[in-house]
Amino acid sequence: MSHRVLVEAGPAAGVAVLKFRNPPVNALSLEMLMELVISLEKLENDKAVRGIVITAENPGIFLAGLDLTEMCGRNPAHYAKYWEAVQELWLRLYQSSKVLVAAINGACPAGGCLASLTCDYRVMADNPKYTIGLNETQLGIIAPFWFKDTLVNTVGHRAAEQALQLGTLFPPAKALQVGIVDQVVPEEQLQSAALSVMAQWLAIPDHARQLTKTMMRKPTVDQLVKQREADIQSFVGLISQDSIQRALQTYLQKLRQKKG
Ligand SMILES: CCCCCCCCCCCC/C=C/CC(=O)SCCNC(=O)CCNC(=O)[C@H](O)C(C)(C)COP(=O)(O)OP(=O)(O)OC[C@H]1O[C@@H](n2cnc3c(N)ncnc32)[C@H](O)[C@@H]1OP(=O)(O)O
Repeated sequence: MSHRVLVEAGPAAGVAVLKFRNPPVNALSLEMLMELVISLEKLENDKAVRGIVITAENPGIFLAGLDLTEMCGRNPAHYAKYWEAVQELWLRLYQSSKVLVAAINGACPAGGCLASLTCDYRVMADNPKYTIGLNETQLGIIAPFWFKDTLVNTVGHRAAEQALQLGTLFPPAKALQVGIVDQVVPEEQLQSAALSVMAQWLAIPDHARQLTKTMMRKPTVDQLVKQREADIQSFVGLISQDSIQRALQTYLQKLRQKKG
């Protein structure tokens, strides 16, 4: 039984809705990553499900990205286990045979943005408080190559390079302009817009669409698959560095002090 991920039958036949519910900010903790992988595996094996709308249960924060507390003050074995789970979620999402539509109903930084980029289509609520992007450099860390590749595949090399170097978090209109999302709609129309896009995608025969998706994505997937262990070791080495730990601690403190 999953606590942090809710899966519901959608209003349309063949569509499931997967909702993040990991308060306070839907950070991707190790437990949440594992629950997501299990939920996605079940959906992947369910022949009645052809498409999945991915959204947050509570509007405001879609996903706050990776859980910073999993990457601070832990031991190398923990970092390795955590990173393997991050890889596993990306591989499941990016290779899913289902149509994935992200209904972005809140803040969508870093790992949250990455999760939405694995979807086939992104609809974002038109709320100026919501931003999306790979903001890793702002934390003093760098997006791994497969985060970068996922962004490049979506927006092209030049836009990705600029967004990655600056760690830009785009508000909805800018996100649409740069192509990081496909559609921006009034907040109250987000779910219906996501379902309407889903219907268009489901009008295509599954096997033809699935083979095309694999053809487009396999080269990117293969890059990680062939060096998964090396990528884990590289993450563990970098994240364990004192300078990186200090940068992450400072960022976490800034988040905590924001309230005070
Ligand atoms: C020079 C060489 C460098 C080499 C470096 C190599 C490094 C190795 C590679 C590493 C790659 C790692 C990749 C990481 C990708 C990520 O996803 S990192 C996470 C990025 N996420 C963010 O930046 C989001 C941060 N959060 C926010 O901006 C805001 O919290 C919010 C907009 C999501 C929500 O705002 P609000 O509603 O105002 O809530 P807050 O008061 O800010 O937060 C409440 C509570 O939650 C805690 N929190 C927020 N985000 C996270 C998070 N991602 N992880 C863990 N915890 C989080 C926040 O601290 C508050 O906690 P307290 O209640 O104060 O305890």
